[in-house]
Amino acid sequence: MEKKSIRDLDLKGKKVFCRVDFNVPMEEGKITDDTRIRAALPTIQYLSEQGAIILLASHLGRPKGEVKEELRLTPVAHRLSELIGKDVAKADEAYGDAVKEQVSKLGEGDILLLENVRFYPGEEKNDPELAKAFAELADVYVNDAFGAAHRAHASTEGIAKYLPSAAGFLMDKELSVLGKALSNPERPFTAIIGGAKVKDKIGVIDHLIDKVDNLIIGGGLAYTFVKALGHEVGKSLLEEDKIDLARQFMDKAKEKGVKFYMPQDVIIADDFSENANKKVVSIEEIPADWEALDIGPKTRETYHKVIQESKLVIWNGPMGVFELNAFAGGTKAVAEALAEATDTYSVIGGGDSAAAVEKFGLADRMSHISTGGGASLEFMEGKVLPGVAALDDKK
Ligand SMILES: Nc1ncnc2c1ncn2[C@@H]1O[C@H](COP(=O)(O)OP(=O)(O)OP(=O)(O)O)[C@@H](O)[C@H]1O
Ligand SMILES: O=C(O)[C@H](O)COP(=O)(O)O
Repeated sequence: MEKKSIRDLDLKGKKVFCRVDFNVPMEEGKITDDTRIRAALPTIQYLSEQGAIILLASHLGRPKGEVKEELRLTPVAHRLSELIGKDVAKADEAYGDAVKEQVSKLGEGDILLLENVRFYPGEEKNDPELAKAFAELADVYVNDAFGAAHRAHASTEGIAKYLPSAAGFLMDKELSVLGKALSNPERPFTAIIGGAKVKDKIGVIDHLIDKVDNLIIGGGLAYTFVKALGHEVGKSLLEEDKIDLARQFMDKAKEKGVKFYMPQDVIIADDFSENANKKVVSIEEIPADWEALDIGPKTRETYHKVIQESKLVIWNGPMGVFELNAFAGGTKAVAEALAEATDTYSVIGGGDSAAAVEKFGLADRMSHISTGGGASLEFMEGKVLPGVAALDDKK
């Protein structure tokens, strides 16, 4: 069911509690990537233009229900103010009388950033009392925090029970891009699944195998598939208890007529380090005391070709240990293939793949980079996102 959008709301003079995902990476009090703040700007700008009184709420990090000075949202308020070109007031709490007092002084179009909602134990417990306390601050609830939509927390789910609610523009865009890809994909449709563990990707592989034309496997999880084919993997990542499942996925792909691609050659190393000795070998030849840390040149070529021939590609998870330059080549090759494939709609499923694309300076060559890591993964698994389900339906 389609959800109400902020366009469906009368916002003039209304106090809007707008949940955003400002969970940005920080080092020593400095924001190192403001993508998520930029991504929320269209909603905040619209609310402001419509004459709403804007209360922004977000989590930052995992303070586990306690005040952690280094996780206050003050640097985020400063950055937002620079980006939006107007003052952004900051509250030291996220609800209560002092906040109400601050809110009462705001005019139409003004913005107040509330304190980190995870400073309160009730947030992650989805405590109805906390949800009510948030709701008391406002007339309307807008959720633009796609990145946190897989969490049923007081500010992402609970509050929607007490206020009229709608999705913000970022939420809408994420849901429509990912939703269209899964329900009505342009073909050939290719999924590229990498990352560390099969365990984390079972749901997404299982769900996508029913929908795609090509399934490409890479990253640490590929070696459980290599083992399932009967080859030795040396010291590469291996989940013994998932070998059968890997075999079942390969069988299912065959039954469904899905073309299944896995590494043919790999880069192996004698140590998990930048300066390790490296070799390119075929997957039948991984020695006992070496580990495979990236896909090899032949594999890159094959993946490049499949990407070029696809109309839609969804990518989640790196092809190798991209944090080390020595093993970033496979992930970079996939990112470059997507950048070159101008007729291909490329969807990057957040998290590490988004970080990799950013690192290679190719972010603006992708069609859509999701702001959600866990959220986009759960969406691609076909799961209901509680932060979305809680919003009012479009009539
Ligand atoms: N061959 C490999 N051996 C060991 N580690 C690997 C290998 N390939 C990739 N990795 C590691 O996998 C990690 C990323 O996988 P992970 O499953 O945590 O994230 P992800 O797939 O991007 O998911 P999310 O989107 O939730 O961040 C990276 O840190 C990368 O170094
Ligand atoms: O960074 C994310 O993926 C979201 O902000 C959710 O954060 P969480 O995993 O701490 O709930």
